Amino acid sequence: MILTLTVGPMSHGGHCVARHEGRVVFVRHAVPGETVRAVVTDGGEKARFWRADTIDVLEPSDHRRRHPWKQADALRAYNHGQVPVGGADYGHITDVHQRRLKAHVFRDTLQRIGGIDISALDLPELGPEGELTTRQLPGADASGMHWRTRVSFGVVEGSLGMKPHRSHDLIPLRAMPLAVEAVGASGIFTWDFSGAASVDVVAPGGEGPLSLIITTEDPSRLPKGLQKLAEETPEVASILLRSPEGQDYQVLTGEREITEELPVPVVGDSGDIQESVQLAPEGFWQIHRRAPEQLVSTVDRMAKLGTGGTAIDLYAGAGLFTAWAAHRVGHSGQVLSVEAAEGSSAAAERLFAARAGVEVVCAAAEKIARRLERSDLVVLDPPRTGAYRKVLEGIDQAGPGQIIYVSCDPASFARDAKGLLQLGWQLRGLEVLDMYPNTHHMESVALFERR
Ligand SMILES: C[S@@+](CC[C@H](N)C(=O)[O-])C[C@H]1O[C@@H](n2cnc3c(N)ncnc32)[C@H](O)[C@@H]1O
Repeated sequence: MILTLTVGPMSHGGHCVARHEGRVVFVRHAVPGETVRAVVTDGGEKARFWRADTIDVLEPSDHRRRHPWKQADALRAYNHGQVPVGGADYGHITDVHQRRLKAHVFRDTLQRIGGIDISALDLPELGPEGELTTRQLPGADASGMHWRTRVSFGVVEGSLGMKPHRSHDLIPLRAMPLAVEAVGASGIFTWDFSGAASVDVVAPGGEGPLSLIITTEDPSRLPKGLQKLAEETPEVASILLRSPEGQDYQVLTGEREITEELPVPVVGDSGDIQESVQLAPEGFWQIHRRAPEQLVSTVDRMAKLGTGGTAIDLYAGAGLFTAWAAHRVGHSGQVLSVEAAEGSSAAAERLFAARAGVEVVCAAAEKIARRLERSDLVVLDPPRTGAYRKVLEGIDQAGPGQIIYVSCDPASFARDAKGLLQLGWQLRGLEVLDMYPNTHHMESVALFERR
């Protein structure tokens, strides 16, 4: 069914809200205020709301532009009888307006879920009229391309592919322009990955050479020439073969680990300096090429942590914020680094082995939250699901002077911010960062202090 709709505001998740005969319709690939023709992709008489995708624009917004990635461009795709791949659902919007919409979505989500009215707060990061803005990362251009250092692909008839939104059907890709240049330059879009279920591509430091993690039920079904091809391709450093359950079969070529630069070096107790961390390519590392340094400098601006101080880094990964905290507290201070994934925690363990004042614990935050010791600062950077009440209560009991909450999801952040306010905290600082250009995603860094 095709509807003609005048769409309202952008909502969290990348769709504009419209109404058809009283029913809410979430419309993708539109810009607020536009009148579009949209195909219903998810509907039904009894459904509370429908989903639709824009196939044609009758009255365009001034903020619409030609999508810079052809295969993700809904208008071009539907015009050719195809569907767009997911992953760049804001690409049809000018970059300045993308950031404006993200600020609106963040503000509205915080109000709706968290009951927090940002404009009523005195936050140093707000504009002159109390408005929230989304900060562009340095080095970004208006096209918003070439920032992803990590990309996951499906495999369709041997080619790398991606799925359309809410679909299981893979579309073979000719390129993935959100990925850093090293991914396209490697030539992997012309490689034969028959026998693989998926391929994860990692470009350490945003430069490469690449690490490929190939997931397969049966390594013997992969093309025989893959190892030779990789060894003859200087842009590819390593290939790791894994089972769908995440077990290693073998390193087909290259090293098992990659190296990522740390924004702040780790100085061991005897003065040795480590400027990078060694981690497994499938372990967590921030996906925007400038994210590590930008997140650390944002946290650094907000925190009051000083020499001899104490800090806790929850959801610590391989130790990005732990390294920063260790630098701030110096050798007379203490930092606790908590991470649930064994591989990432082992990477942090190695990184801080020569720092007696840094303790690395491999545990779920909720399991140890009640046992956290008193500290000056808690940094938490949970996955998209957020931190939940138990962890917030544990942090509260540890009695820090400041909490810095790094989040990639406004909805779970809003829920947790509400929880912290109920525990007696107040929001004292807030930055929204455009860490995922051309997508509806955003990152936020928030500072809480005791009321
Ligand atoms: C968004 S990442 C942040 C990692 C790190 N702060 C960084 O910037 O590199 C979230 C991390 O939380 C870890 N994690 C997920 N659930 C967890 C839990 N319940 N307890 C502790 N860590 C968890 C993940 O393995 C991942 O490393």
